[in-house]
Amino acid sequence: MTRIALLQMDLVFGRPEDNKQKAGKMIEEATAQKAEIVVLPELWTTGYALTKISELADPNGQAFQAFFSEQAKKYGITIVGGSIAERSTDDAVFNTSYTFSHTGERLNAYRKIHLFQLMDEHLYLHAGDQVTTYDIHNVPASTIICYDLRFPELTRTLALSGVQMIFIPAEWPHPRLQHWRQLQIARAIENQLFMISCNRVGKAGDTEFFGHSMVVDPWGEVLLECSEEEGVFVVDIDLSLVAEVRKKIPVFADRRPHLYTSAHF
Ligand SMILES: O=C(O)CCC(=O)C(=O)O
Repeated sequence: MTRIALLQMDLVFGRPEDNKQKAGKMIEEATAQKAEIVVLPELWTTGYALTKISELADPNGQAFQAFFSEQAKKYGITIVGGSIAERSTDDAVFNTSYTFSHTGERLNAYRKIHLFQLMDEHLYLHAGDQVTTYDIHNVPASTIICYDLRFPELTRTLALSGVQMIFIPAEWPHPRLQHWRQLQIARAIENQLFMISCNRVGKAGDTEFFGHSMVVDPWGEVLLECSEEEGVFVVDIDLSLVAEVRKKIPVFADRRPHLYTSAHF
């Protein structure tokens, strides 16, 4: 069994230091509950403070990578660090997710590839152009961010590369709770892997974030669905279920990819 903790935070808008202090306390709480992997929400250091995101963004993600590394090493845990605003050397701002191993080494850096126009991301942020995978204790994993969940091609590509856990930091608001739930369950069933999400709670202006962070297993069972409250939520997952489900219903062996092309119409 692997114990996962979802740090379902409320955020202080545009205040990275305040949010960092809170995240530190929540990581400590997750560790006290013997979590091995902790997951944070999307843009948890700033929230969607897009009009001042350039000045708030972390230059090369350095300060927050140092924080993740130090916390991961201190507690001997893997940190899927949600995402932060990262300012690159040529002043482009990306929505970037870092993962650090229990020894404090960086395992992954992923820049959100699909920008969400409904929340003006495309006006302030740059899209990443690389899909990434990494191993957590020899288990292949990947991270996608929020709106990326709406693109089944992406999760399928990750599953075909062997990924068994997909982490989804998010700031997914009302009124799209059913989209959030159903998409994760469908992606888990069709790809026969674990979908592990962490959404924020609280309000930013008129936008209300509902939490409901989830862990869905490869059979589509919802192992954990959080409330709409802030908190540290813990669940154990059995990774051997991936092979078990794939043996029972061998969808990957049964695929007919040569037929899945528009050339046939
Ligand atoms: O797709 C959605 O409904 C929400 C996406 C979103 O809020 C985001 O990508 O930040």
